Amino acid sequence: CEPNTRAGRMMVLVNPLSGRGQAMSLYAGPVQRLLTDAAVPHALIVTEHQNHARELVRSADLSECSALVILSGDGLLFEVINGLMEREDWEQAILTPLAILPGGSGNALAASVADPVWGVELLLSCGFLLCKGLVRPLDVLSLRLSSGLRLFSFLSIAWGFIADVDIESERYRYMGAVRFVVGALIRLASFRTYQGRLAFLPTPGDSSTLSLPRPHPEEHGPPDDLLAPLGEPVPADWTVVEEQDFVLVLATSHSHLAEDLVAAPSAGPADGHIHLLYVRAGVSRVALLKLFVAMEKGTHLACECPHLVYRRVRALRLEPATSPGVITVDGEQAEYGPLQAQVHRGYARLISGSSIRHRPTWTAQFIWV
Ligand SMILES: Nc1ncnc2c1ncn2[C@@H]1O[C@H](COP(=O)(O)OP(=O)(O)OP(=O)(O)O)[C@@H](O)[C@H]1O
Repeated sequence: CEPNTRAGRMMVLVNPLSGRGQAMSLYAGPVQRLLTDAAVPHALIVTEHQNHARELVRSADLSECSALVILSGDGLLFEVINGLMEREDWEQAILTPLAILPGGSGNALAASVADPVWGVELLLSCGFLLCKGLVRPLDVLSLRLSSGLRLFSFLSIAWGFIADVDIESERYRYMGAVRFVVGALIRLASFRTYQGRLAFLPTPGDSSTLSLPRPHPEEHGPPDDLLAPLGEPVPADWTVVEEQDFVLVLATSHSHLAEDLVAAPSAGPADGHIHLLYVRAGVSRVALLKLFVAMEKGTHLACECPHLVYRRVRALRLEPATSPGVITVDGEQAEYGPLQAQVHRGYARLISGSSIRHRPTWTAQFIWV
């Protein structure tokens, strides 16, 4: 961790519709008080529509911006990162310190950064970390879709059960975080499997770096040197998963999937791993339910469920055969079809504490600050 030495004001982006629609009151209450008390200069921007933040960040003057702060769910940060990568000066822009203040219903990154607190304490904890201003690297995944589109993700790729629950539970948004529980129970009632192919490059897998042609000079972002083009076979040292029937596939860069769901307990923000979990077809409803209950404490990997597989990987390819279907990237619905991804270690910057895991509660941090 290093102190944030960038001059200027923070740009605080608030999605007024995130979560249960309470983000503006969170800003006007605890967030503004905290930033004022800590004498942190900032400018407030309220997003007006989808992709507003992305467009704004794409063209903003970042020379006077000390950090981009997202008061929303994870989806707005996904937009901001992609907006930064769309700029002509993307190599510099992606180094702008980013920060999250939880305002959504899932808040995966905030919970990963400030675990083990939740709710208002999570917001305050993230607020204190923001005021303290220590910057650390953040892994970014580069994603290639079959349409040729390239995306950047900081959080997760999901297909199957988890992606369906995430999107189907949108209609219960007024319930807050409970929407995921309701969505999961409804999806369990109409339990199904998903066909497709999955392959990955296990960690460590340095030997597989390909000598691919350099990316097109106009393409933004680091070269994906671990990925063969979609449509060609994966490199020889990749693992091709034998099964082609799944209940879920989840690739995550962080420990938490939501405030109370710890999918990859050992994950760190710049550990250079994609934490890949998949559940093979054949798992019973009860066993799946038990896994999710265990995930509340992050103990699901110790359940010895024979259908659950966990691997640390550096790259993966997913080719869904079941159609139609849902794939989410950072909790947002993405184009459905084959995709592949590789991790770029520490490619972005995140304002967070010095020790990500087992942080003291915000009151203890207050004394510490
Ligand atoms: N004013 C707005 N009106 C409509 N959509 C918006 C607005 N501002 C942002 N968005 C879009 O809302 C989407 C969801 O944002 P985000 O994930 O940050 O919140 P959330 O969905 O409430 O969080 P969670 O997934 O945790 O519930 C993003 O795609 C973003 O582009």
